[in-house]
Amino acid sequence: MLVIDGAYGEGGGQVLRTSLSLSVVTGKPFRIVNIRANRPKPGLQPQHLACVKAVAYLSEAEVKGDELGSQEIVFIPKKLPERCNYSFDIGTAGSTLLLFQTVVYPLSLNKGGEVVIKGGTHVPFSPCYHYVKEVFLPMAKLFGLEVDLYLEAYGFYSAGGGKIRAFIKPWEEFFLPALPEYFIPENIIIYSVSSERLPVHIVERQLKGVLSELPNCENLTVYKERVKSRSDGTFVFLKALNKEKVLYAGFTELGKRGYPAEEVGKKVAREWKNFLSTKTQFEEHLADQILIPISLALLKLRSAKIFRFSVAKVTKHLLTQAWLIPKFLPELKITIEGKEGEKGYVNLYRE
Ligand SMILES: Nc1ncnc2c1ncn2[C@@H]1O[C@H](COP(=O)(O)OP(=O)(O)OP(=O)(O)O)[C@@H](O)[C@H]1O
Repeated sequence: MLVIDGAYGEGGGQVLRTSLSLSVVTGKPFRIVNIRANRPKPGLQPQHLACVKAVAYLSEAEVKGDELGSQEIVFIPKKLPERCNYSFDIGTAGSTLLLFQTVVYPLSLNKGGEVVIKGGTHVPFSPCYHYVKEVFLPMAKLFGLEVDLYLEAYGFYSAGGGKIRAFIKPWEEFFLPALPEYFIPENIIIYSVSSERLPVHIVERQLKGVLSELPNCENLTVYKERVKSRSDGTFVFLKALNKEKVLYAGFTELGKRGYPAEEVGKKVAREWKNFLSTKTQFEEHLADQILIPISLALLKLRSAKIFRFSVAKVTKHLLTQAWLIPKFLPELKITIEGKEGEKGYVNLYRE
């Protein structure tokens, strides 16, 4: 049985989630030790336990150690997902999007399905709904993965109460697209959103902050929205599409008490400008998340043997994924050129 060290690299929930997904996809059982060893509260927290239970449910897996706080589990998948409809409730503001990214590969590589997930939709340390809908999924579609994703309720920290619905299509065709050399923007969309519970001026001030950092920016569209939610919450999301309409990039900043709304907006705009200055293809968060769809496409598409992309910043999350994915998919080799924290290149090879 594969033994995975959950303390490797970033040492967070990602090692567990990627292992769960790829275990069902490949039918390989695994044991993971030191789960989230590098986090202040190690072991399974509600979001991670919900991922274990969800993937166990869809693969009728035998699981040992699936309890809150557990730092070790054994996971033995028994079946491929058979049902068409699934509903999961994290029970806290834990990220619905991270749970979605865990179940999407086992489901898409079989019959697809409709999945409803309740929990957080715009919460710290995770991709928010807008990022997954507007950046991750359009990018994943380039490799053949197709999902229609909808937001039915916003869920902010700490009460959660959010809901997403995904229609996952069976992933039958695999592609490895030719990508433009680096990101030259065609247009930008900015979302400034806050809970209705907060004063009206927040969305305006967030927007003012973004725009102050982007003078003379052309092809810019702005959406302002105040939304129903159980907890106070605000965010700015900037999405960019490149000239050839192939690459997407996204930047999110969540507001919180004591963090001036203008600064929330400025932070997003600065991240976007930093990304552009690197002259790369993918921003840092996309790189670690898109590595699974690229790996699966490269394995299935027998005509290609290599795929390479550039990334604005080599992160621990990316290094961790590059180490972990080939453990489940040993035909693949993934190498990273560049130092952590700097611009780099990712090479995937199929042997
Ligand atoms: N602002 C952001 N935009 C898009 N994706 C993000 C953003 N922040 C974090 N992510 C992604 O969220 C994922 C978080 O993985 P991590 O292992 O830290 O998960 P976790 O389960 O939340 O961890 P933890 O163990 O810290 O509780 C990574 O894929 C990372 O790229």
